[in-house]
Amino acid sequence: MTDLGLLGPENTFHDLARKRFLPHLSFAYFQNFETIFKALKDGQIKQALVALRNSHSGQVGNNLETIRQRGLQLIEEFELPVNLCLGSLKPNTIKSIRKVFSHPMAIKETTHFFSKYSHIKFIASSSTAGAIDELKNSRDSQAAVISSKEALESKGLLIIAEGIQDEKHNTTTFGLIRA
Ligand SMILES: O=C(O)C(=O)C[C@]1(C(=O)O)C=C[C@@H](O)C=C1
Repeated sequence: MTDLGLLGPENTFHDLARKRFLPHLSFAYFQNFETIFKALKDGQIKQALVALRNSHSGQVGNNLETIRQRGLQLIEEFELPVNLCLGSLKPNTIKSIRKVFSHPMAIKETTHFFSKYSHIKFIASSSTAGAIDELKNSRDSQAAVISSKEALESKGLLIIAEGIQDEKHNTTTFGLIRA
């Protein structure tokens, strides 16, 4: 049985937390929190790593509530610095960007940064790293993603801006849970 389930693909912030705090565990990526909770219930994974709260934007979805309601055990918590970057496939500046793909929490964590750029439209993605695949599929040269520097670099994107989170010391707390 796989040790750990977490939100993928590679280089989501869940994955960066896994690499930093739980590098010894075997793991499987999932597309959303609901499929992670289901895999835990069905015994496909021994444990799961799920985001609980962000220092700037508060609770992540209903994860804390789901853990409580389903009687899951919260074994340990890990706090990860979340440094958000803006990247695109083609050369762009913040002013030439028309559309931004990212996870809703990352969009929330950069609200103030983008408040000066009211022309930008936001599209919710399954994760910050998954947003890169959505950007590629869109073939939109004036679109960008909010993602980790690791994800942008590994997928060969151009970095437009770094550290765009509203709170300088932005952190997300992840919970290690078990059924
Ligand atoms: O999209 C990701 O990379 C995630 O790991 C998800 C997530 C979240 O669930 O809040 C994790 C940390 C960041 O604060 C933004 C998004």
